[in-house]
Amino acid sequence: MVYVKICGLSEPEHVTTAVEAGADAIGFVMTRSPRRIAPERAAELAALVPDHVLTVGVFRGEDPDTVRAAALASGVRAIQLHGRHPHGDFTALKDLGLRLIRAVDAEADLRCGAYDEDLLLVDAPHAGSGQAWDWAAVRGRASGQWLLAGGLTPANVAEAIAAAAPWGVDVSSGVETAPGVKDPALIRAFLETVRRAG
Ligand SMILES: O=C(O)c1ccccc1N[C@@H]1O[C@H](COP(=O)(O)O)[C@@H](O)[C@H]1O
Repeated sequence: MVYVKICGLSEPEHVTTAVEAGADAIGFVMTRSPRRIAPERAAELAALVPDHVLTVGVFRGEDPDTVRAAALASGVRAIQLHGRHPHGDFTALKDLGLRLIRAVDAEADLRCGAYDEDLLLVDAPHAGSGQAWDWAAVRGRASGQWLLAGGLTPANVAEAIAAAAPWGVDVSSGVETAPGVKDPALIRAFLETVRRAG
């Protein structure tokens, strides 16, 4: 079954919708973005999430100490690092015992685990922009437990899965009506489509 992460949640209703619709992971953006929430807000939302669903803190370009402080304050169980972080940044966060997600574009090293991460996320060049890209270009190049992201929607996610054959998928803009405004119907539609496709 294709693993599904729903990202950029900021309202309890949307967290509950994603959990009830069968999401495997839920992301809270704690970096510059229209979806940014404070670690304290992420902690309130994470408390609504059952143990079988992974809570993920999303960061871009912050140094490991800043990421560490926000991750600990929010209580998330995984850290997603965007930007060209050196291997040492992942090593520096290992002792937290949280799952590490390396988020890259298609030009990076696409072997999951190459930087000691637990999951690899292959995204568009501008993460969180909602822009689709040539998903088929990474078919067979990305390896291990890797998520496809970038411009996915309920309408195109089946095509994207067929094109790239990912281990999982990740969506933010595609389940929104405006940047940062999630739509419960779109969250449900995305999950139903992935479950049918995979
Ligand atoms: O969602 C954001 O605003 C964001 C900001 C900074 C880094 C990552 C961000 N989101 C990640 O982008 C992809 C989904 O993008 P899309 O909107 O569905 O095209 C996903 O990995 C989010 O975690």
